Amino acid sequence: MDAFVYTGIASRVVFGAGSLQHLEREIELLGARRALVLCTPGQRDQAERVAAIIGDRAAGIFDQAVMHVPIESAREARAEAQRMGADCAIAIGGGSTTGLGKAIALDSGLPILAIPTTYAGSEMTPIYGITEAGLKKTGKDLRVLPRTVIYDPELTIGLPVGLSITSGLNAMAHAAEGLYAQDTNPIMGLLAEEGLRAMSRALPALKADPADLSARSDALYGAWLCGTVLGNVGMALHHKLCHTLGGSFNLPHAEVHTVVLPHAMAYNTRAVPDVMARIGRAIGSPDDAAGGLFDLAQSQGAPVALRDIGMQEADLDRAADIAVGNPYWNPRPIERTALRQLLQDAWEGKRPKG
Ligand SMILES: NC(=O)c1ccc[n+]([C@@H]2O[C@H](COP(=O)([O-])OP(=O)(O)OC[C@H]3O[C@@H](n4cnc5c(N)ncnc54)[C@H](O)[C@@H]3O)[C@@H](O)[C@H]2O)c1
Ligand SMILES: O=C(O)CCC(=O)CC(=O)O
Repeated sequence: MDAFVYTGIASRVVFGAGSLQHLEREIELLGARRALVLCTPGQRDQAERVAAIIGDRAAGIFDQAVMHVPIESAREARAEAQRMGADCAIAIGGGSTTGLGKAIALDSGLPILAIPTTYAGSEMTPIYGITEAGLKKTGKDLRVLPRTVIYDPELTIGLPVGLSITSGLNAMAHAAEGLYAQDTNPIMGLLAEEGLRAMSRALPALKADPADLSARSDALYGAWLCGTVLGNVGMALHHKLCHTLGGSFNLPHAEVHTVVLPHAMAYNTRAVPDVMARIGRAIGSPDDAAGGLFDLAQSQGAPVALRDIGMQEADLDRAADIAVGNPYWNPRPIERTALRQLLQDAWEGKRPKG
């Protein structure tokens, strides 16, 4: 075994169907007296349920979380937290709502309790992202890592099937890239493989029956493991491409991960064949991880072409230029011509071969 460094990042996880019932206990354990509840406008009903559970400890609800955390909404939420005398924030929702909580914590140090309702994995990372003047800046700071995470699969039953599948593939991307990260380690390798296994088992099951609690539990468990990998080791070409396409061309986050992932894996296959074999085995496609991920997405009705999620072919050159500028470390060197071809293939929705 190669030498490695492992730093444990601590957060408390309460997992299981119905675990929202433990919310009051968890708030108490945080030592908090007044919690501001965060959500998107569409999840206001879930936020109201949270507020009802904690009763007097609810300082109020801020329901203006939006994707990529515009600085204006972060400022508004911070002011609201201060005005209400909140000493804790509860983020119920997907990565956008958790991201808003992180923006508050970054500024104020307020502890965050996250209740994830998608599979994006943000709740397990010290990574934050804030968008100002059209530019998304990301950074790492342990202050933004949620102190407590409640994973209750019952809260994900209403997540639309399409978003469930793409969000699950967003999670799988964290695990896949974590397996070949420059700073990977055997512990994250175990979590990544198990996360991939759980998610690839869950997605067809929840597509067949979105109310299948066992499938929803598997998916949330997979999301936890994959998110932990994202929070612990560095990401590479795939995440760089997704940030470029999402940030500069405004493509939807989970969908862009879904389309790009098989192509990024194919790009890296020859550089890390053993890792691809591990990914392939975990998803039940032992000889072709890239093709297996493409088939998983396509067979569950997820988009597989950038042209189907809003990308213009005329923008592919600019996307390639942005992605080669200031690249993340990647197991295979980033070559402009090969990357441009990857983007073309992803735009057309070609099935890659690893
Ligand atoms: N910092 C990190 O570590 C990290 C990791 C992953 C993603 N992210 C960020 O998170 C954002 C994307 O998050 P996302 O993909 O979870 O999407 P999201 O949080 O924007 O949610 C998408 C939509 O689904 C709705 N929704 C969520 N859960 C639902 C449920 N159970 N039932 C019904 N509707 C529900 C939301 O209200 C929202 O309208 C991006 O900005 C991305 O950059 C950050
Ligand atoms: O918080 C962010 O916006 C950056 C991390 C992120 O989005 C991870 C991902 O690409 O899924």
